[in-house]
Amino acid sequence: MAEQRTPRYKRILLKLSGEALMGELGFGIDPKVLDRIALEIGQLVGIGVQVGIVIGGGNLFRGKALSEAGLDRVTGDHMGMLATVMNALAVRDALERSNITTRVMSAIPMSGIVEHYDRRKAMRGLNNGQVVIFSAGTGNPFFTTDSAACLRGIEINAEVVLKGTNVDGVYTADPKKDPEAVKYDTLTYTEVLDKQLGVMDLTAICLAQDHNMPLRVYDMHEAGNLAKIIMGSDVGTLIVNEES
Ligand SMILES: Nc1ncnc2c1ncn2[C@@H]1O[C@H](COP(=O)(O)OP(=O)(O)O)[C@@H](O)[C@H]1O
Ligand SMILES: O=c1ccn([C@@H]2O[C@H](COP(=O)(O)OP(=O)(O)O)[C@@H](O)[C@H]2O)c(=O)[nH]1
Repeated sequence: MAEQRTPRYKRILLKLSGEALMGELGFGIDPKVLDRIALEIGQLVGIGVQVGIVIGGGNLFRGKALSEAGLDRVTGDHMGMLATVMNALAVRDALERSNITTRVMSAIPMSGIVEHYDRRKAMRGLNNGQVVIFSAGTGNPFFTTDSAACLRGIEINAEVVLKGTNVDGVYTADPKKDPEAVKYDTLTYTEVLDKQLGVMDLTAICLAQDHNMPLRVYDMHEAGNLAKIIMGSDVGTLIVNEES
């Protein structure tokens, strides 16, 4: 089949896991990863795709891990959300160095550092070709940035939520623990929920299912994957409703 020349999507919500930002490092942010992300996002912006981004914080802090280490869970989740703001600033910096106009919004007011989340301003920014980074997750403890990605994706009328992570799709079991695990090309939300497939938290899957938001899980470490998806390749695993 001839390769598609126009982008498959006009507006996407890209979820980047915090862990993926640390690249080869054990903690923090790898500038080489930031530069590659900027390059890949620049390609999308260049062909007219509107890009919203939600960034995780797992390379810095996770509320659950902090609470297991003895901290109060809500305090830990606040630290996790602040971590996503730091990641957002780093990604904005990399995008702006590549001359991509970018704005960062935070679900938690943080005057003087980033602007407060405002859907209408976000929509205007996207329509004007700005990359909009949504930080601080949903602004509430006990949620994850996967849920924030689905929430913001639905709010901005994105056509798909692309989850860039450190595995190349959804498997029958966690591929890092089970070498026999087999990758799915497509799945329904119901299958993910029934089989409790752990690649995305179940709250996020339920939200996407309720609003019929397609999800695609792909390996963000493989250069060019994002552009391939946008141009029509079925990279990773697609999660949709039965009827879709
Ligand atoms: N069924 C599954 N298919 C694919 N990955 C899975 C599955 N169950 C658990 N995982 C794990 O989910 C992780 C990706 O999710 P992500 O949210 O990006 O990271 P984390 O869970 O560390 O925040 C992978 O590292 C993978 O080991
Ligand atoms: O709406 C949200 C989103 C995130 N978090 C906190 O921020 C941390 C980092 O986000 P996440 O674990 O989703 O990052 P990722 O796994 O994508 O790197 C989480 O562990 C939570 O502690 C939260 O409390 N509410």
